[in-house]
Amino acid sequence: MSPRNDPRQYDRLAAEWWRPAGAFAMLHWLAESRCALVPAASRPGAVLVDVGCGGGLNAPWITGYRHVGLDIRARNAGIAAAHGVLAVQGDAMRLPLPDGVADVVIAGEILEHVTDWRRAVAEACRVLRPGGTLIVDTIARTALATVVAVWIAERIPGGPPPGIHDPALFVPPRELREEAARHGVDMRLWGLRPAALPMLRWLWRRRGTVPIATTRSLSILYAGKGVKNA
Ligand SMILES: C[S@@+](CC[C@H](N)C(=O)[O-])C[C@H]1O[C@@H](n2cnc3c(N)ncnc32)[C@H](O)[C@@H]1O
Repeated sequence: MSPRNDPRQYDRLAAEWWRPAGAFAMLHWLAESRCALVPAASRPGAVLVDVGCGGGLNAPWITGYRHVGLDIRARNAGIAAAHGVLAVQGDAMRLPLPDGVADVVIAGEILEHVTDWRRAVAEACRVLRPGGTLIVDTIARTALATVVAVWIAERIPGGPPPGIHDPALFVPPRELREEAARHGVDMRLWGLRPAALPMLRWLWRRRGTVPIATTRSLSILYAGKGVKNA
């Protein structure tokens, strides 16, 4: 395991998950924008698998699905469970789920934290049913992303905890698209960025929420969505 990106760090950050202006503030903003990509559930009992669910920040935005969460840290799974997610401890690279069980798989800000993102993508695609939807957001493997997500963001007081990211684990967008396609999911990718003025206001006042805007650049933060071939 890399000395950066040690998932045990999350245990001492447990109280941060649900603090809107805490270390995971941006994850709150991203949760709202990613969950807007979730299609309406097409059947009663439809299953949404939330890989690397953390403290369950997607939960308020998910309706109509059985929201199943997995996280490598039992403590995170426990926090997610307390917020209504059917959460268990589990590894994104070896999902303890049968093939084709999920109508939707979300992998939000997790691929850049696993030691083998290709395996995590393969697993996400394996548990997705044909016609099911994969939704991903992650950090690009570029020098610019290292500057922004590590050198700058991790130094902002109240920002992501120092050492939480390892740039060597960041995910090249084109390779992500190719890997998903190999497993039957054709993805469309787009860039994400916090809206500039609300972000400046937030840095000043530490209150409210910052909308996540889209951009054509895939050089820092990006998202993707695709449907698994029947
Ligand atoms: C940046 S947080 C994102 C949490 C959540 N997806 C969100 O957006 O709020 C990354 C999460 O991935 C989890 N994680 C790291 N490695 C993992 C692995 N191999 N399998 C499952 N979860 C993992 C961490 O414990 C942490 O909760």
